[in-house]
Amino acid sequence: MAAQTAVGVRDQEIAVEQTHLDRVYERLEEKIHEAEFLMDDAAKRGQVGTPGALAERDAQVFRAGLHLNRLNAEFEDFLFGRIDLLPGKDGKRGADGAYTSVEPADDAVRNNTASIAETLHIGRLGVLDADYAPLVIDWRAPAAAPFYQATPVAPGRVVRRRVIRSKGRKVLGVEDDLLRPELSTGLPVVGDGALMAALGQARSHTMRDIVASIQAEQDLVIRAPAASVTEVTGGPGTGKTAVALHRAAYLLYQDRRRYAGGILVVSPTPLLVAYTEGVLPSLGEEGQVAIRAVGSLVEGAEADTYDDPAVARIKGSLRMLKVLHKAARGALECPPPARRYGQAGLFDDAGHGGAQGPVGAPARLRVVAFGRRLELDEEELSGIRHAVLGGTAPVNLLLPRARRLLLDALWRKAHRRYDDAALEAEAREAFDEDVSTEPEFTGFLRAWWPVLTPRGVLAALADEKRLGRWARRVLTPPEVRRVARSLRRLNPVTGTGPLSVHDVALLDELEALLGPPPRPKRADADPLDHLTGLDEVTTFADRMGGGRRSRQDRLDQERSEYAHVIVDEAQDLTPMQWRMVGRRGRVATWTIVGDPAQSSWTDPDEAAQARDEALGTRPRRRFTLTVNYRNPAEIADLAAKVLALAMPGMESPSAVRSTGVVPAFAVVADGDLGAAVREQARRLLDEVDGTVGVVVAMGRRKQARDWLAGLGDRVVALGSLEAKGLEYDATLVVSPAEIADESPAGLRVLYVALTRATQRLTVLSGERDKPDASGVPDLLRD
Ligand SMILES: Nc1ncnc2c1ncn2[C@@H]1O[C@H](COP(=O)(O)OP(=O)(O)OP(=O)(O)O)[C@@H](O)[C@H]1O
Repeated sequence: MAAQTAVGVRDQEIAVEQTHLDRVYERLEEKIHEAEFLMDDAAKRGQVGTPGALAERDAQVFRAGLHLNRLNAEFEDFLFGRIDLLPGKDGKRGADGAYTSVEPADDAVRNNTASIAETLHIGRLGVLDADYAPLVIDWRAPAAAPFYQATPVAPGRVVRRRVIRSKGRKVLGVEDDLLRPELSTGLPVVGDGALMAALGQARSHTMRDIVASIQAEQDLVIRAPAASVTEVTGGPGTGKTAVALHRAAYLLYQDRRRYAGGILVVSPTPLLVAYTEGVLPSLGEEGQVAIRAVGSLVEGAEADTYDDPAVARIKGSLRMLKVLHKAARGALECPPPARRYGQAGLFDDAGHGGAQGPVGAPARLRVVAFGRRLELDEEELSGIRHAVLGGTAPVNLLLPRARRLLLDALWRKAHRRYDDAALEAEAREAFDEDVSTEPEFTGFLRAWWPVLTPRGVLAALADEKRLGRWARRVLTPPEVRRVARSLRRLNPVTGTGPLSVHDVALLDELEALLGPPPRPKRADADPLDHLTGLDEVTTFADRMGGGRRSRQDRLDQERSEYAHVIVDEAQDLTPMQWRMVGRRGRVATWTIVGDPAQSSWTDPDEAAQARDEALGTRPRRRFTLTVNYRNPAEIADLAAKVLALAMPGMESPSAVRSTGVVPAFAVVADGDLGAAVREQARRLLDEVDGTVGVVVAMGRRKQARDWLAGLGDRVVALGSLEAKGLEYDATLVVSPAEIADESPAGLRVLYVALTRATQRLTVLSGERDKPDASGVPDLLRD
């Protein structure tokens, strides 16, 4: 009987919300028609072909199109929340008609009885009815804040918080939290709360937004003022990534003009980029936000290979700064074959014309001027090179200085004496003009001071002897050997080839040390750009023509600096990577989220120093997230054992739920690891509806993919470093000992692996794990 009543109430409440959603859709349709009309009208005006009319048309199309685009994009799951509120303390209402006070009026509650003064619906975008009354409030608006911030301990004006689930135009369900259960208000309450409902859902290969169930401590971070640096720490599963992405959407809502400068989200891996990429579009934001893997921050570089930990450690360290500084200068003197001028690679002749130049570093310069042969020998040239390279200016930008000092030296050799200064100046001018246009001189200069490219110089480090010279007293000989070997993947002449994630920060540093190559003249510029001066409008036209991607591509290409930089998994950035990211946010505000306990970097002090340099003296606000929303308590407890070994004394976040299912342990029978992995993965696939992640040591990635072949796309194989930030319904962790032994930070990497599952975890031990009779490996025993 009671159950029937509950179902009856649920249906009735669903019907109430359906009525509201129907009104919202009617209004949305009106708005879409309005936007379409505007687009149509603007297109007609465009038939008048003057530049002024074009600019006017584009501006209109832009505004209407933006509107239409967003409305269409937001049509799914548009409305998701509702709060029922007591009247506000001072009775004041804001522009949207909602009470502004967080606190209830003094007389709102009498004898534990209160009446609801206001009901607000919350959605992905704000919608006003024809009388400008809010039908839906944008989740980022101040009036929506109580939806997220109210808790049973501090409910403010909120009596009931409701999360509405809908598909298309149909309301499917509601979940309520009663925040003032002591009050009798007559409000019906349905379900066990939205958070638990959301956490129990099966996971797919893409992250969902959490807009309907953001928790109070998370909301504080999302809405924190953007001034300076916001630092967020929290253990696995506390919502750091989710919060960072919602914060990007919030900042854009708060100050769109300011963040038109772009928001950069730096993510540790391409896998995490792919996993999180859908969240911002689902929140109605995408154009201004670029999510990039740390190995793809440099244009043209798409690194997803990893150096072995010993090499990564060297390449990530600030010691590389000195080495690269020397390399950027020393590369000018590289012997053949690398120095074949005129080929892309170490040298680039962009902007200089002439496909073929001399081969090798010319040892002398000979020119004829004023009827005399003038010559500079190797020693003189070396002195000049030294003088040019004296400061810290980028090498490619020193070319004019090199030209000038060469001419000075030749002029001195010409031994012309003039009593009259004006005459001398005139003669010198004629001399410079003569010499610097002589083919011998221009050809020499191209070969002697070629334009260097970052890739070319990086490839030059693959020569062990040369690197040894550039790294003298900075790297040990074994370190030199390791780094040189790791770079043999690159073509020694062109520098092309696969880059490791850590190579990319070196490339970026080299780009700064070398400076930009001279720009080729733009032949393809659209003259209309200059006529209208409306960059954003043209961009919109591009997007309409080329689909969504082209807007994003342009944004990526053009931006090397951003208005806000968000760093996810910040604990993993190496010092060299901090420098690279820092260059992209020199005038930015920052949000940095991370967890030291999950760091795979071995020298946190050096990384902290580089991070402080990137952030400068900007003031910082710190937040800590304390609740683990991903792992059930049973899994979190097991992971805590590894945390105690990896970082004694560090606290784990408390798990918000428990499933009663303890982690399973298995051992490899008959020494056939592949068969065991396959069997355990299959078992997990039967046990959960969603995804299964199989985490292996980095060295076993390829093998693991082969073992899992044919099991379908719900299961994926991951190297331990690739598991960062991701989550699965079930996880199989293969040989904890192997993962832990792979690098000096291996225990923390294992901690990451053990905290990926939302429902089930199986640990498979090999011999090296020394499992006990129940299969529990050495590392995970009490
Ligand atoms: N308020 C919330 N409502 C619903 N789900 C939430 C909430 N907060 C976090 N989650 C979910 O918890 C999981 C973990 O979130 P997220 O990946 O952002 O955590 P994290 O702190 O970045 O974890 P890690 O450090 O392990 O990478 C995700 O599935 C996320 O959707």
